[in-house]
Amino acid sequence: MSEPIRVAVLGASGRMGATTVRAVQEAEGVELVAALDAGDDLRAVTDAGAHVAVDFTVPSVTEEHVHRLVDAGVHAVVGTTGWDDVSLGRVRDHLTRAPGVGVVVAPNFALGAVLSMAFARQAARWFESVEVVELHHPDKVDAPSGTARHTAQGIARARAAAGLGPVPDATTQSLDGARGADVDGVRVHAVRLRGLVAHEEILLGNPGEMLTIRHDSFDRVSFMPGVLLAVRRVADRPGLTVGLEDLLDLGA
Ligand SMILES: NC(=O)c1ccc[n+]([C@@H]2O[C@H](COP(=O)([O-])OP(=O)(O)OC[C@H]3O[C@@H](n4cnc5c(N)ncnc54)[C@H](O)[C@@H]3O)[C@@H](O)[C@H]2O)c1
Ligand SMILES: O=C(O)C1=N[C@H](C(=O)O)CCC1
Repeated sequence: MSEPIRVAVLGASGRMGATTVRAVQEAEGVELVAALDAGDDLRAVTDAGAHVAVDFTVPSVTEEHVHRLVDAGVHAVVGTTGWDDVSLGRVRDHLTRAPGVGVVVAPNFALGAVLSMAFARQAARWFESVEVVELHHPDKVDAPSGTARHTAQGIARARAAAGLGPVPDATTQSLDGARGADVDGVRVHAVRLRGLVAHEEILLGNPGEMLTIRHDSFDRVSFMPGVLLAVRRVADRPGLTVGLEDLLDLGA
């Protein structure tokens, strides 16, 4: 039998980090060797001999964590949001100087959410209108959600590839923000409501019809199969992988 994958969790006291610690402790073929939170020295990851570090921290520190892990030859699985093309580009570039090291950055590890995004990309070229609504717990620090950004970017790519123009919209806002944020030409709306965990609706409209694609994470355990999949596969994927689509054979 092969040795278990040695896993460190960063942000281990947080909502996602604590759920990940439990999932790793309960899963086969993986072993929790370090659990760090704010104020802990990242060197504990290498001291513990971790092969993979999972980062569920905050947008302001996650990129620095990834660069330090890459320097140490530790694979990274990152769920923390706040990434953009520039920060992802820096990691991609860094990885060219660290052959064999893999980094997976995924805005959403829930299998249903990843499928929703794939379905939205598939549907996008057939609809004139599209908008994204993300709904989360009110303790979330960022908006729009990383998932909503990723969803909108995928839809925008699919629309452009199909030669679709801008979505129809004759509205002039009388109050800033009334029409949500513009992500590559796709409107994204953020709801924050006590009682929610993580939810998303993609609304696609044509004359006389609407298609709604909706995903609900009612519990953070929903993210764990995806996190464990990435932990098990990251070492076989040197370089940067963005999103879980490739790991589920869903295409970008
Ligand atoms: N990819 C996904 O599937 C997914 C799912 C849920 C949440 N998220 C994202 O994960 C992140 C964390 O979400 P959360 O709800 O667990 O937040 P949280 O606030 O509950 O947890 C964040 C934790 O990070 C810790 N932290 C802060 N700075 C740190 C540092 N320098 N080193 C180590 N730990 C540090 C905090 O003390 C806290 O315990 C957010 O960006 C969120 O959007 C992603
Ligand atoms: O609870 C959060 O915070 C979540 N963040 C991710 C995002 O911003 O997309 C994933 C869903 C939960």
